[in-house]
Amino acid sequence: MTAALTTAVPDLAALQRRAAERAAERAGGNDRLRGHIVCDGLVRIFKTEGVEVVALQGLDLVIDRGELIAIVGASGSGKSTVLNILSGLDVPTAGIARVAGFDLLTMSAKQRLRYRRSTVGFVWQQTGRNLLPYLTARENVELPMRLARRTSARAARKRASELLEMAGVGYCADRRPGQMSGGEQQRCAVAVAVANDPEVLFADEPTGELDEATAADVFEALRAINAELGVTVVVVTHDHNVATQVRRTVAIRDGRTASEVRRSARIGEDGLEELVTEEYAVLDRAGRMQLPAAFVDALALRDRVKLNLELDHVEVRSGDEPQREQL
Ligand SMILES: Nc1ncnc2c1ncn2[C@@H]1O[C@H](COP(=O)(O)OP(=O)(O)OP(=O)(O)O)[C@@H](O)[C@H]1O
Repeated sequence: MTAALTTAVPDLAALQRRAAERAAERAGGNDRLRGHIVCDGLVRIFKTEGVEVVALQGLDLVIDRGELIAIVGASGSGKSTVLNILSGLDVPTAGIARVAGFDLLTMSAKQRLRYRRSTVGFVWQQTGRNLLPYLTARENVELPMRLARRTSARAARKRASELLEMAGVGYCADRRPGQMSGGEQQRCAVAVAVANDPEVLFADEPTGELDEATAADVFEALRAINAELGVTVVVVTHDHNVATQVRRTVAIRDGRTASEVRRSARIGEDGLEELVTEEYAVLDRAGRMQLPAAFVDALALRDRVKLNLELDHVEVRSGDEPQREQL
């Protein structure tokens, strides 16, 4: 009897598997969660001295393999929190966070280390954090390969030269960081970050300390690396201008995905290729979306709004409009 009862109780792994299946069902099936990077209903609550700060309140994000995407948001919107979670530095409070098949909520310390060493690469805002000052650009790119001991010294040297060329700074191979401009250092940092062939490259404000023209060069390097190596690239920044540098920009507001800007090329009436930029609000699986702050302000919307379903769109009106006369 006791034995029968014991076997009837599912073990922890089975419970976790079931919870994940249920979460996938709720999220609209496994298909929706098939991206290379998936955040679904991601929550991160910080507790300090009895005060709770909800940094992420149900963030949804799906990024396909090989995409180059920017995540933008004002200070305090939750960008660093997302990046810390995705890069394996921090663990979310609830929800789903998966990168390249790794479940960032449940992975062991050993898996976390492996994930950080071999699956992801980083470019930080501070150039000093990316490069060692006493090594040349080529030696900086060779170093991670030598530490990983997966390639011969000769192969590492060859790959370092190729990656620097790809990032547009082949001419800096024999220079130390002090002999390069800020933009050149960041392009070199991109080459260092992909030295060990990671699946995903995270860049935290990589152009934060650069002027616009130099920042464009760094994005050029990120695009080249993305196209040549097929690595998924996620850039996190407060600068909305990056929308012109990438195909997809996701905006975060108050710890949630608020809107998305997509750029695509089409042939215009004059027969020339033109870039089209379209902005979308993000609708979560419960049907929630955020109205852009500018729209809310323009119509002084607050507390409640009236929704009308039209043939091909939904109308949103102020809920404070004078009541129509009752018939
Ligand atoms: N370790 C922490 N303890 C307590 N609160 C935190 C912690 N880290 C972040 N927060 C809070 O969570 C919210 C989101 O912070 P986060 O750093 O992710 O925003 P951000 O968009 O990266 O801002 P910034 O661009 O200024 O770095 C903020 O209200 C912040 O104060």
